[in-house]
Amino acid sequence: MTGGMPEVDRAAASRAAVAARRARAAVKSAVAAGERTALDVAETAWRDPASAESGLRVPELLGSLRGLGPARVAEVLTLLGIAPGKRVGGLGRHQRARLREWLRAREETPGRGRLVVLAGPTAVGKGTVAGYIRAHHPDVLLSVSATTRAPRPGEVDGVHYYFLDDAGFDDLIARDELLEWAQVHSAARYGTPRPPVEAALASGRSVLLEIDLQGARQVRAAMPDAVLVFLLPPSWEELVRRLIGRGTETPEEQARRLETARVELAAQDEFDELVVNDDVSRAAQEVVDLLAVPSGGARPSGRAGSAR
Ligand SMILES: Nc1ncnc2c1ncn2[C@@H]1O[C@H](COP(=O)(O)OP(=O)(O)OP(=O)(O)O)[C@@H](O)[C@H]1O
Ligand SMILES: Nc1nc2c(ncn2[C@@H]2O[C@H](COP(=O)(O)O)[C@@H](O)[C@H]2O)c(=O)[nH]1
Repeated sequence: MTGGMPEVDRAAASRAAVAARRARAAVKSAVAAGERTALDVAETAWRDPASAESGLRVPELLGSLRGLGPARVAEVLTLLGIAPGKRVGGLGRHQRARLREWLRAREETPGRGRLVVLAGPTAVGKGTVAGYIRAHHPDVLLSVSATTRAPRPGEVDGVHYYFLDDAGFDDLIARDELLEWAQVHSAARYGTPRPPVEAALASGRSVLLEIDLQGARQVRAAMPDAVLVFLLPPSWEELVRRLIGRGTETPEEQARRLETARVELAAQDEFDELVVNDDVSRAAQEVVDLLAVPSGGARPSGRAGSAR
């Protein structure tokens, strides 16, 4: 006997702890697989304090939801006034009410499309992945941005971008018609026209924005339900190869873009999902999975295939 507890009791306690851990993992998997809603798990926890649901920590429950990466989970906890170590069953009355309301609001947005932001360093393949989605998933609206940069050979006004002069872009800002906008790579201005995005979401159509880090941050602030995806290159060397291989920028512009790329890569933890673009169709499929409107707010899979 050690520490005052008989050996046989210690063994039983250890077996019980393992069983409880497994039961909690099963609950998380069921939420992640869309077999149970997080709200159902929370209600079970509050009905039965001895249940596995009750022993689940709140960040574990939230982290099982689609599109909620660690950064987003931390934000939601702050919003709800819940400490990260809290178990679902250990929440006070007001915390339960706030979590219930938040989960309900997330689950009850009937018919609303999902907004996904695709960001990542220059030449990682955002445009290529977005183009693949446009070609294979016409149900998704790929937002067409406005920009003050000049068209590249082959780029079509209204398809790849709305190409505007400075006065035209200023006018969009003055009329509050941009959901977000930024000056990118210290060069041109780019922005997302708001009306098509709002109309599509209201009609139940999911929307993909392919924008830079500054724009992604603005969308997060304006539309907290948006899922932020960061596209990663297989390596830095491959990123440089892709940028040079594309051959659309001067060496000076390439250097400027690579400077921005370092800043953007350092911000990847702000994103809900990381996707590695080593294969265009696979990376596109991961993004498409995130665009699917969930039934009951649960994510169909975990981070399988993503970089986390
Ligand atoms: N998975 C991939 N494997 C190999 N090459 C790729 C892959 N994805 C994209 N590329 C190539 O990388 C280059 C850059 O891609 P793309 O223009 O789509 O990048 P981007 O992220 O949109 O860049 P920017 O932010 O500078 O506009 C292109 O030449 C494209 O064909
Ligand atoms: N903030 C925004 N960034 C945007 C938007 N549309 C595109 N972009 C980003 O700009 C750079 C450069 O694009 P390129 O076509 O000149 O290579 C790239 O990171 C895009 O994602 C937008 O509407 N808002």
